[in-house]
This record gives sequence, C-alpha cells and structure tokens, in this order.
Amino acid sequence: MIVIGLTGSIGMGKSTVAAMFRAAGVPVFDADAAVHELQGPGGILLPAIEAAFPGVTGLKGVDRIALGKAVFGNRDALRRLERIVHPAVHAMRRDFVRRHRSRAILIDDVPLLFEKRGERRMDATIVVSAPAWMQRKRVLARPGMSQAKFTHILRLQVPDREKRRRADFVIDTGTTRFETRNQVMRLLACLRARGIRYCRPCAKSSSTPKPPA
Ligand SMILES: CC(C)(COP(=O)(O)OP(=O)(O)OC[C@H]1O[C@@H](n2cnc3c(N)ncnc32)[C@H](O)[C@@H]1O)[C@@H](O)C(=O)NCCC(=O)NCCS
Ligand SMILES: Nc1ncnc2c1ncn2[C@@H]1O[C@H](COP(=O)(O)OP(=O)(O)OP(=O)(O)O)[C@@H](O)[C@H]1O
Repeated sequence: MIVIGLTGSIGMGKSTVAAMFRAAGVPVFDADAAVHELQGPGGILLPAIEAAFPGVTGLKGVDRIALGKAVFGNRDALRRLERIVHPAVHAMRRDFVRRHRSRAILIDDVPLLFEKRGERRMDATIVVSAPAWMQRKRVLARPGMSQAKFTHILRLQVPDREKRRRADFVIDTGTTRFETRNQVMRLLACLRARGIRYCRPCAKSSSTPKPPA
C-alpha cells in the first residue's frame, strides 16, 4: 500500500481535488472532516475545548467562527487548540489506514502536512496550487472571511512556493475543473501502472492563466 499526503494552502482547491480522487475510487482520509466530526454536535472533544475556550461550544458543537476568533491571531491559543485536536485526528487516521490496508493507494488529505512535518510518514506528497490572486479571490468570497484573517492564516502556513518545491507532485487548480480532473486522472493512471518512482519526473509543470488586468 502507498499513502500519499495531499495538501495545499488555504483556498487552493485541496477539498475539490480530494473529491476527484475519491470519485476515482481512491480512499481519502479527510483530516478536516475528522476535525468537524470531533468538534460537531456530541463530538468527543467538546468538553476539552469548552474547558480551554469557555463559551465556544453549544448544542450544535463548536461555534467555529467564535473559536477561529479566539485562535487565529493568538499563537499560544492556537497551539493549545492543536494539542487538543491533533492527537484525536491521528487516532482516526490510524484507524482509517487499518480499515483500508488491502488497498493499493490511499490519499491522506492534510491541510497542515508540511507545517506539522507530516510528510515524513507519507510515501509521497501532492500539493494543489493556483496563482496567489486566484487563491485570494476564492478565499475572500467565503462568508466570515476578511483580508486580515486571510493574511493571518497565510502567515501560519508554509508558503505555496515552498510547498510546491517540497512536493513530489503538483496539481494545478488555477485552470478549469476539467483540466484539474485530467491531471488527477493522469497521475492516478501513472501511479497505478508504474509506481511512485517512475511518475515523479512528469509531475511538476503547470500552466496557469494570468491575473485579470
Ligand atoms: C479554529 C477552527 C475551529 C476554525 O474553523 P473554520 O471552519 O472557521 O476554518 P477552517 O477550519 O476551514 O480553516 C481555515 C483555514 O485555516 C487553516 N487552519 C486551520 N487550523 C490551522 C492551524 N492550526 N494552523 C494553520 N492553519 C490552520 C485551514 O487549513 C484553512 O486553510 C478550525 O480551523 C480548527 O479547529 N483548527 C484547529 C485544528 C486544526 O489544526 N485543523 C487543521 C488541520 S487538521
Ligand atoms: N480547477 C479547479 N480545481 C479546484 N478548485 C477549483 C477549480 N476552479 C475553481 N475552483 C474553486 O476553488 C475553490 C477551492 O475550494 P476548496 O474548498 O477545494 O479549497 P481548499 O484548498 O480545500 O480550502 P481550505 O484549505 O481553505 O479548506 C472552490 O470554490 C472550487 O470550486
């Protein structure tokens, strides 16, 4: 079995690309979805989060906007939250890998793969990437997002250029979904037919459109 880490900075299209792998029949562990489950209604982390950040949980689970306000902008608070959340996510990941151990390829979709040195436990890594102007446009269109919050989150993340440098494979989302899906299918076909070592050289080029004038 090979486990491939899938990552990308905020708004780069990681969830969209993960869905493309899943639609192609590859099991995908979604760390973000795991966090949502752990923090959702009845989630097992609610008591610990409420104790550390009073007032941010309720019947619907964690109020993510309120918790985001408490941690984005305060590194100590963010570290405290990560110490609660990350071990539980790792346990869910281990369980997922165990359940799918008969499969040839697994995708591990991890937003903070390089930030938390998770690449060390992967057989290979994929970074999804788009031009910075497109990333900004996508992210600022989200409800509850502001330029200040976006800038802050970007500072917490390994820069896109560095992620691309470190990745084994880059998937370009600065193009049409059709072309992105083609990249996913080409990579998958190569991995299935030839294995990681022989697919690496073909995988780092990308062509993206220029920003609007
Ligand atoms: C603070 C929370 C509740 C805010 O939730 P919200 O739905 O508003 O934002 P979302 O989770 O979509 O994150 C927005 C962006 O911030 C990034 N981000 C989230 N947590 C972190 C972090 N600890 N460090 C750096 N970037 C982060 C995400 O990758 C994403 O690009 C949530 O992000 C959280 O619980 N974070 C801590 C757990 C964590 O580290 N999750 C990410 C990896 S599993
Ligand atoms: N070719 C493309 N490939 C992927 N996403 C695209 C493409 N074209 C447009 N998009 C859009 O870009 C946005 C990317 O959002 P997505 O949730 O996939 O990003 P993400 O990297 O998972 O974000 P975050 O890390 O903040 O959770 C979506 O609205 C998606 O529809």
